[in-house]
Amino acid sequence: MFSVDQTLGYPVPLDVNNLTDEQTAIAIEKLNLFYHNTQSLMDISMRIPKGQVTAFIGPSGCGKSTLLRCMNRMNDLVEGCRVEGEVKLHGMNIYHPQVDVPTLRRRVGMVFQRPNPFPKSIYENVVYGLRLQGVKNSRTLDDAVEASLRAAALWDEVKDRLNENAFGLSGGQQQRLVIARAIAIEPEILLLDEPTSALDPISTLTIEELINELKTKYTVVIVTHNMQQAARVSDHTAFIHMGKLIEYADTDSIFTSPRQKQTEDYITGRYG
Ligand SMILES: Nc1ncnc2c1ncn2[C@@H]1O[C@H](COP(=O)(O)OP(=O)(O)OP(=O)(O)O)[C@@H](O)[C@H]1O
Repeated sequence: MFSVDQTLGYPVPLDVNNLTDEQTAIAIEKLNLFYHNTQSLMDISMRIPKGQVTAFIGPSGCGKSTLLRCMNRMNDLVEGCRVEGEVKLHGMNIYHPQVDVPTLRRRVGMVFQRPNPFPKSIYENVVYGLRLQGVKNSRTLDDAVEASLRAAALWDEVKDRLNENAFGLSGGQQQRLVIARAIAIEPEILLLDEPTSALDPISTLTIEELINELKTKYTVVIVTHNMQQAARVSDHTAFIHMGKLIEYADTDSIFTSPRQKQTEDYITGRYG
């Protein structure tokens, strides 16, 4: 959350509106997105800081998920979707025609609202991406399973039942399994699209604690409907309204001293 101010010598929040290239995981430049003739994202420019948690908040239908899905080209799957502008991953425009999309999605993993384990064992869910990459060595796979399940805070609960079907897990466990599956292939960035909206409060808390751990290794971007969740888990928050980025700053500033009236109205519950 903090960088050390060289002159003052104590930590200050990173200024997301003035990130250096070194501090940036993803740079979005003049992004416009259309579903057929309807424009859903308007001239969005922002930088996502490396190794931190960034939350997108805003009223239903404002474009949060659409913006998230631009970061690993998930919108390519939507018929009639057209993107203008650039999304750069470490300087490379991911919308360049020569970009290999499966490779991009290995670098930028995604977890969806509803847990979506495959109808396979817990073990096979975690190693799925590694097997696709051709990894065969059983020791390597075993190690990856343990490391990923530990990182997803699930190992202790499932270590004695790795060969059981993933559908036998609770919803919260399934969501952590899906996170383990995503991190097994060591992405640089994890996109979480309302990862707790289908979960009970205890599972939600577990996932929130997990997000806090994940940022020590990954850049995390999370879409959430829940403002308390954004306040709890994120270092930086972007408020989006009707396809526009209205305000983007460190989370404390957004929630305690928003600069824009629209942000203030939203976080104080006056609309949305
Ligand atoms: N596949 C699609 N085809 C056409 N329009 C779409 C599609 N997906 C989203 N939209 C439109 O784009 C706009 C933004 O939707 P998006 O799902 O990104 O919003 P959101 O802020 O994530 O909403 P919510 O919080 O309700 O999930 C909406 O007007 C929506 O109707």
